[in-house]
Amino acid sequence: MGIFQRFARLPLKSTYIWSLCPQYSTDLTTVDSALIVRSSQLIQHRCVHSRVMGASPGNTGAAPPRLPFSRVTQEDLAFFRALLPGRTITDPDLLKSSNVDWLKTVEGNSEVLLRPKTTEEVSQILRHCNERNLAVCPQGGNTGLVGGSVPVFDEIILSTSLMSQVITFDNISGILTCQAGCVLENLSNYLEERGFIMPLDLGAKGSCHIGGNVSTNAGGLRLLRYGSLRGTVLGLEVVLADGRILNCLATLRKDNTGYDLKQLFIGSEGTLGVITAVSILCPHKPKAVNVAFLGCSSFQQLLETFQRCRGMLGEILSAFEFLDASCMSLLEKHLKLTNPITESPFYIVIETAGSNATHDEEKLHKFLEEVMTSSLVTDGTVATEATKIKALWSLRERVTEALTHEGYTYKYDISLPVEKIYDLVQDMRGHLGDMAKNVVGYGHVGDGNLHLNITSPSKDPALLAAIEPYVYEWTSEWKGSISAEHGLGFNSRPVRPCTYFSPLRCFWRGNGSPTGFSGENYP
Ligand SMILES: O=C(O)CC[C@@H](O)C(=O)O
Ligand SMILES: [Zn+2]
Repeated sequence: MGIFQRFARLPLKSTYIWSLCPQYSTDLTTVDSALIVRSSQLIQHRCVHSRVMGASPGNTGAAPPRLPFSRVTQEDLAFFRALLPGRTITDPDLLKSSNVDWLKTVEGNSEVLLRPKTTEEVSQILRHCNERNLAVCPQGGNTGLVGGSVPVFDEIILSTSLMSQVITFDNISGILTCQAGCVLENLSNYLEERGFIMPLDLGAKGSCHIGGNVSTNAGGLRLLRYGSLRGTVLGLEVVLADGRILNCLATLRKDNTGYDLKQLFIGSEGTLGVITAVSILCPHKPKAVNVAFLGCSSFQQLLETFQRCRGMLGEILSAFEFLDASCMSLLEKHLKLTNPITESPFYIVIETAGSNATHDEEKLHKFLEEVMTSSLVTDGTVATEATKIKALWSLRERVTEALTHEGYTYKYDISLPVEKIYDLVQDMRGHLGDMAKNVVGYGHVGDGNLHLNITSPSKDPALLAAIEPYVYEWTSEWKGSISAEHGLGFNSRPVRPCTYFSPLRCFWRGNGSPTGFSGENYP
């Protein structure tokens, strides 16, 4: 209630943002119109700038004008230098990597990179930028795949890279509170030493920041088991665009004292504020982990295997992922990875995580026996030892990397009813014919999340015109989502979600976790 009253006193200033993003406006105003407020710089970056960049558009090509923000002056720089001595970067060489996204498909022209260490510093930066009408681009590990993590024009980059402290960890409740710039893998290592794990894991773990993960509501490889960040994140600290600090850093499993404000910031991609700290519920480290890598001759058989797997492995199932034969060829060709089983049209990675090795292995072997004897699975291998587990996982985790060697990749992160996910890949292949070099499918079967990737030797407007809006219409017809876990960035620029989906669904696109346990950088 107190927090809500504070919001209610904020002046409403939604201005031009909402004319470009009417669907968000509608949603938010029904929640609390005052909350829309002066997050303008941030909101603008995400909803407008990242959709209209002129510098180097990703999937698309249009170049709308820069909006009327101020330019950074010597006085601004003096202010930043006094606040962040040695952490106000203006050297163009040092700025280069922060201006370009991981895929190297979009590039901004920021001339200032700020590296705060504390929430108070973030607050002072945003207060100053708000007063001076300077645009800001919050940035985590810059590993996002939708072109949302880098500036579009000359926005100031606010990096969370020096906000990397663990604040507290309670080894009874398993609740971790840390700064937003903690690298996911560092948190995992920290927790593993204490007998816990992070509830999320993704290929970019070595670089992505937890603040970016939360702000994009990243999904990843463990969602099937622990649910989405909407369930595991217990509290957030956020700095609003005018510099005010919103402390919702609760560490409670249960709290029904009113609206769950932190949910507004999970998945809102930096548009409403900069996440500066996160409290997250962490599961115990499983005592026994097994990974099975299996081959299937059809997607139908893969789905049948999934059903049997859920039924037979039950509570120990922690991941069910897939890749198709084209992905495997790219892994072999570009990364020199070896397929450990006989060639198949589809491959599955199944992970079990439990507390009793004998029990888990017995269950897994019964399941494997069943799917092999019923010919659902044609071949397979199982790993229980850490290095072999890692090797099997890299066949799934490194597909994105393998694709980067193919030229330009058009990426689509689609949620669909699970039985439809591979139909889209096949239909797209038929639709594009020879136009594309590769049309590949992989992803999170357990979450109904397909990563459809289409490559061509270089950027190809004719190919793009054949892919879009076909892919969106196809997805819409099956009531899917065009951003399952990666968020919306510059590469999804021409898509107005409200055209394809109801505004409400679009805004609240994640779901709470049914288990109570529940994507990177600031896109
Ligand atoms: O590159 C992609 O399209 C997907 C990346 C990531 O979400 C994954 O699941 O591997
Ligand atoms: Zn994914």
